Amino acid sequence: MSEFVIGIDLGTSAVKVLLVGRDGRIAAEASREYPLSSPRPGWSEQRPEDWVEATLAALGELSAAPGLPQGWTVEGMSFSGQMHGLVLLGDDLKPLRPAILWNDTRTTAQCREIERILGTRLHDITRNPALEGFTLPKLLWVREQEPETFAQARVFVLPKDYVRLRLTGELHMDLSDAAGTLLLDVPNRRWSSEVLQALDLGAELCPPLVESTGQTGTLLPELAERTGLSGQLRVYAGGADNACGAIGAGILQEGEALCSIGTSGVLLSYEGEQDRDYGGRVHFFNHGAPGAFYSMGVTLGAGYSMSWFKRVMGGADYSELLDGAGDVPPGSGGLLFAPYLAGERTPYADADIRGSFIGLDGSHRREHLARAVMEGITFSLNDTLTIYREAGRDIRSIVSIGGGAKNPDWLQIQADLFGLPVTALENEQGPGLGAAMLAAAGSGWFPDLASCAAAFVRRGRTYEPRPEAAASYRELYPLYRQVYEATRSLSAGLGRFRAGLAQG
Ligand SMILES: Nc1ncnc2c1ncn2[C@@H]1O[C@H](COP(=O)(O)OP(=O)(O)O)[C@@H](O)[C@H]1O
Ligand SMILES: O=C(CO)[C@@H](O)[C@H](O)COP(=O)(O)O
Repeated sequence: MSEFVIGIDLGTSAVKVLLVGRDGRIAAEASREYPLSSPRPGWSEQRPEDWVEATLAALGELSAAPGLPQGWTVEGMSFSGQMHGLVLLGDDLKPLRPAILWNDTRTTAQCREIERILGTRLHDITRNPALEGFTLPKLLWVREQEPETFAQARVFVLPKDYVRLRLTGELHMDLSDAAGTLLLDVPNRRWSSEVLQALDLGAELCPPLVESTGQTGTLLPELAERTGLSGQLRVYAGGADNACGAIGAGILQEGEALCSIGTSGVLLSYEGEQDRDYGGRVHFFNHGAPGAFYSMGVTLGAGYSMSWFKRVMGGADYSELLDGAGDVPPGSGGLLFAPYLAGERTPYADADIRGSFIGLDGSHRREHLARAVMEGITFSLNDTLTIYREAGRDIRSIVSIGGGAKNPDWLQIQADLFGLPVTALENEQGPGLGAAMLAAAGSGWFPDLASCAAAFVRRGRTYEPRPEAAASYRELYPLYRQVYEATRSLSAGLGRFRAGLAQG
């Protein structure tokens, strides 16, 4: 009998589902895209119903995949989800408005209000600063700007929790995702009554908390029939996409770090101790591995900048777009790119800063620009590595996943620029594999996630830093660091001219 688990990765642009065997091999996969709407500059919304329909369609395709063995069964299913998005539900547990996503930056005023009211207690309790992307400021925005909607709100959930609710009929949120709401007492792993009371929010707005490997019901019979999956299919809570990315890359002990380039980019470090303090300069969240934590810095426009570059260059595929960029020496012929196309989070927490190419020369060709985009995104991730180094954190190697790991030249740039060995995964599946691992551990296939990782995660080639290139990047990085301050007031001055832009 062939047994599988399913990992569902509810991303920003698409949902991807994986059918994974006991040996960690992918037997089938399917995905469905959904739209993102930006009714005003800086706003970013999606329809929760689109996630549900896309997930069901992808699951239907998965179960009908050709070549699956006779008598195959699914032991469990779990989720990875884009973080922070506010899904506000009424009494009937239906969404009251479109979800406000992680990359929506409308809530600067609410962040300042949270800081004013909570002061240093915010960091003491939640271990994080008030940032536009997090969920709490979005809740306050709806209360202020759409009071009739807020008055009908019974509870809020995060994107993957809503899909799970619709698949099982059960309401839950896992700790790793709850950590990104700014309402969780992160070290003590419970909703913070102090934060809720200070902001005059009712505790009933927060759903019941569970571990990422906790069972959260079974697939509803009518959906089992619709998707071709068995009824009684056990569903496990799942985790935040970055926690699942870490699990899927085997980042499960001290000293291990991850570079993940999706729409956003993340540099993440496993944290075994709850007390490690970076003074709020990086995020500090609960891991999907019970009792553990991770810290990370976020580049808002990582893969997003690369997709933008591909679009403006006429939509060639990535291999064509980046062809020849590996032959351009570090520094891209005197060209710097700052990837602040959607504002920035780490290290600047600035929703208004915008991107730039600095140093354009008449001799630059497409491959110089392409390399500068890869370098600029990597410089921004290096800002987080610099915070770790300044805090005395000893990071010795990095596992790289996501779009940035699909291109060997980009992997070499990462190794040279970080000055560390960078390892790619064989047949990398991103956070979806982490979600499948949560289902595998939840189902009892393995005693813990580390033993599951030993069976599922296959590390591939390691790129070593080349001394000469690394020396060039050490010289270039202080120049990149100047770009933010040098373009800040320019970005602010240009702000009102962006107001009428149709959003990409
Ligand atoms: N072959 C490639 N080379 C370079 N960048 C790529 C490649 N493929 C995808 N990308 C970039 O990586 C990102 C892919 O991220 P993905 O993990 O699919 O996104 P998300 O989960 O955020 O929706 C895209 O934004 C794209 O710009
Ligand atoms: O906001 C964050 C993390 O704090 C993002 O990482 C989101 O969780 C969405 O990620 P991707 O769509 O880039 O995977």
